Amino acid sequence: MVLLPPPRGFIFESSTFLQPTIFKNDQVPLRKRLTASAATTANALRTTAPTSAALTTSIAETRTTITSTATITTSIPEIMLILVVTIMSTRASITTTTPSTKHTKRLPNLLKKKIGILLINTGTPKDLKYWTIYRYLQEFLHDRRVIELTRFLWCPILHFFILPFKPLKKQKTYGSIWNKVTDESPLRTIIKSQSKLLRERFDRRDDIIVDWAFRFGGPSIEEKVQALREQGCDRLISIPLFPHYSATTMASCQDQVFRALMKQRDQMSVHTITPYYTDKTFLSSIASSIQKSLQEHSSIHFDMLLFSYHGIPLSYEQKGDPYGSQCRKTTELIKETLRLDIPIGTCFQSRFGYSEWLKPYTDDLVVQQAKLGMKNILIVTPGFSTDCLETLEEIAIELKNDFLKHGGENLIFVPCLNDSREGIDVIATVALKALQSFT
Ligand SMILES: C=CC1=C(C)c2cc3[nH]c(cc4nc(cc5[nH]c(cc1n2)c(C)c5CCC(=O)O)C(CCC(=O)O)=C4C)c(C)c3C=C
Ligand SMILES: [Fe+2]
Repeated sequence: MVLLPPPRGFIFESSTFLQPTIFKNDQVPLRKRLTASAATTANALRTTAPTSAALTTSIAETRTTITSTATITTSIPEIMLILVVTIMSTRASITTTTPSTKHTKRLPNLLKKKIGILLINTGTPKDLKYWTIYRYLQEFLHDRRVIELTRFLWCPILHFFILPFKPLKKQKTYGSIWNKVTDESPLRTIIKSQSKLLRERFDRRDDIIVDWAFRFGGPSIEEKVQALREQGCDRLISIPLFPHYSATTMASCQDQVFRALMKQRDQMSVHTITPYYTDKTFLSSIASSIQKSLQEHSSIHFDMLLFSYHGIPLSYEQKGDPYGSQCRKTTELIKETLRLDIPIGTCFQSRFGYSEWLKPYTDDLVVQQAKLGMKNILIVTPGFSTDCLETLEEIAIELKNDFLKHGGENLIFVPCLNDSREGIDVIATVALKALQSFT
């Protein structure tokens, strides 16, 4: 037995609207007969799985009632109007019944009421083919959160001057860090492991499902949100794996989560995280990763500890993106925890294009220090939860080569927290905080 709400067909409301014309001669029987046949239609809709045939018969009855009575009292255009309204209400009723009937199939799952935790990162190409990298970059660089330039200017630049050439360069750089065992980019290998290990932290909670998605390049946020829904999750915790807020990262991921929710009739409740750069677990985990590297390279006397964060265009900060300030604050907080007696600096890497980005630029600063005679630098990237092209290639390979070329001796890179115990501690802390909002 399918219980449907009484149909709110336009015909019933419109009879009031048309009343002054239709009942101008006090034609009460018409109102009565209309109400009676409307009730028949409503009945047909309320009973089990109303068929189109049942509906058509009852609607036809309503229509006949209207026409036969209305011809006496109303003009031809009015009759036409009533007919159109009746047909529209019939269609509306039929279309609304179809998804409801389908929906009942999913009800048993929904009743389990699970919580989905979705780990999200920016994304990475699936393989090293030219067109795969092309499409990945195309999707990335079409996001208005990432590139704010007017489309009129940006699209020709992107399609004529960037996309044809960039994939060739990226084939080489991704190739140099590619995980040959699993044949994938490190970002993909690590997020899979982060997701698995986080699930293990919740091994006593069979109401929690952990999964992961990429903003660009797939698996998409939309498919993963939908999959969680179909597994019975009525609540969603979205965790973009960035300690700091930037519209270019956090908001871009959350936008995509909300786009997925826009397609749900029975929408999941969603918790979106707050930036966790001031969280104690995060700060102490980064601090201990630095201490660990210092111990591993105890034979080196480091002249400087550099905190390098992914950059954003300066204009984004000027328009209100808090990312730069949050990064500078992170350095201060970790500095307080570490209490080292070597100079500590903040800089920004991975700039793209010719506009001004947050300064100082990591590559300029490191080369400048090498030229000034600095020999040993320890470099950490706390804005990245996971090692990727930007850390493994840009810092640990390219920047190191530049430093050595200009007279430096050791540029030691502190790995990201990744799927280490401390890394999962951080993600689990963020997830637990979010879980509290659902209890
Ligand atoms: C062009 C503008 C970009 C802004 C602004 C930006 C901000 C930003 N990005 C990350 C983290 C990552 N970025 C990654 C790749 C990547 N980023 C951009 C561009 C911008 N990012 C591009 C074009 C790419 C593609 C690859 C490349 O050209 O380098 C990645 C994934 C790297 C991988 O291994 O695949 C991450 C992670 C942050 C934190 C950030 C600002 C807060
Ligand atoms: Fe980026």
